[in-house]
Amino acid sequence: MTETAKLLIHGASGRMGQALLRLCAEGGNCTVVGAVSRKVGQRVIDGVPQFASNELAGVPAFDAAVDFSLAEAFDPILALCAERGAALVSGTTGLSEAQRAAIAEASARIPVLWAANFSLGVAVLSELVERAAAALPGWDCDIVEAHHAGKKDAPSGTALALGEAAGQGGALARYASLRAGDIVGEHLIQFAGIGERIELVHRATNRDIFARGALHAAGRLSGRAPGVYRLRDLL
Ligand SMILES: NC(=O)C1=CN([C@@H]2O[C@H](COP(=O)(O)OP(=O)(O)OC[C@H]3O[C@@H](n4cnc5c(N)ncnc54)[C@H](OP(=O)(O)O)[C@@H]3O)[C@@H](O)[C@H]2O)C=CC1
Ligand SMILES: O=C(O)C1=N[C@H](C(=O)O)C[C@H](O)C1
Repeated sequence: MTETAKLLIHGASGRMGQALLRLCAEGGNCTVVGAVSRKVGQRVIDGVPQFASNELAGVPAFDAAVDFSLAEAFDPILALCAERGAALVSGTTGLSEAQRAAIAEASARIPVLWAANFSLGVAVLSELVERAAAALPGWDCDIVEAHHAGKKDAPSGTALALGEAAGQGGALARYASLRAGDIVGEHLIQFAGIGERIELVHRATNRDIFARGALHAAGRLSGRAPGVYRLRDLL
């Protein structure tokens, strides 16, 4: 039997945390040794030891933390991973410049992967956006994203990453955000010229696509040399 990575789920009571815990419980290639959320409550899956975010010092040994929380919760989990020599896979969006710099600093000691979006579809979309931008100089580039009403940051991390991809192709993207109902996550990139336009769209209908990508990455990142990794390095 192959040994699976020991994971710490950070942001466990949230929408993504619950998807991660359920997929592991359903037989994913992972062992969850702890679930952290701000308050220890009812929503974490049975059988997984729970920890409040002010009890991080007490969590058991782990190979990788999988973090889907909020920007204000990010610094302690990065510090814990650096202290324990564990890998960090994070999908938390809305991080500040200082937090991005802290990731780079920690990567001298631990392997770190941060990605705005863990779905395969968005990875492909990003390449299409860069190619379209390069092929359509002078066209307007607009990114419209829609998410559930509970999402705090705007524009979404994915929209900003797609904007960077457009920038690599020479376009300067503009952004618009919608927050409504229970939309999982939609991104439309429009390139508009004179008399014609192109629209590229990704619609996520289930959070499991992000959770599966993050769990796969955590398994592949555990035990690697320190450094900053990209999703494509681990596919
Ligand atoms: N990269 C990707 O592919 C994806 C990224 N995301 C990102 O993941 C993050 C989480 O999304 P989602 O699950 O919907 O969010 P939720 O609001 O549903 O969950 C947030 C989690 O973080 C915890 N938390 C909040 N504040 C703190 C704090 N100050 N200290 C410690 N823990 C805290 C919450 O605990 P409590 O319940 O106790 O408050 C909860 O467990 C967001 O940044 C989102 O943009 C989401 C989907 C995909
Ligand atoms: O908060 C969400 O839900 C999501 N956040 C990520 C983002 O900000 O891009 C990824 C996905 O769109 C869902």
